[in-house]
Amino acid sequence: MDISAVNALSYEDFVNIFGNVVEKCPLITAAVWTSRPFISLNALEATINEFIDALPESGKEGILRCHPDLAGRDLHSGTLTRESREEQARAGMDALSTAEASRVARLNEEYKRRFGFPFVICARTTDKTRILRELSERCQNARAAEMARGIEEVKKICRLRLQGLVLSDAPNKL
Ligand SMILES: NC(=O)N[C@H]1NC(=O)NC1=O
Repeated sequence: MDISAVNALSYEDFVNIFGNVVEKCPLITAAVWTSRPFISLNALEATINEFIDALPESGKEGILRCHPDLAGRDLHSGTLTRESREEQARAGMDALSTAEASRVARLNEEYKRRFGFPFVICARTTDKTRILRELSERCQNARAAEMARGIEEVKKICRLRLQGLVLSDAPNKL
């Protein structure tokens, strides 16, 4: 799919295809459709990022709260979104040892208790060892720093999801 095909989409199709580039936040996709035509994939990404940046803190917290825990309840019950399942599997979150799994569960809970939103990291650009280390280190950060960091990770996840949809040659994307 090239950018002119993206620009030609009805809002229904646009939301169907791109609705989960920010996890469980199709409202963002539906909102940025207004800004067509996009001159490039980067322009579409920039528009999404600007929308996120313009949200009040409560909106940014809401985005973070739409993310499932890494190796959490949704992974175990098979209720992750397709994108999230693939990302978590790539980082080895579906194949933790018992000790690793209980460490991640404990740290996820500690993080959420401290900040009121989940630990978010772009799983595709890291690995299990780094996730475990960052989860532990980032629990020590100030809340504002973690809000900002979490949103940066959301944007990285979004970029890779967009690239997967627009740049892949998969035939059933339109
Ligand atoms: N909590 C969290 O980071 N979740 C995720 N990260 C990612 O790359 N995909 C996710 O679902």
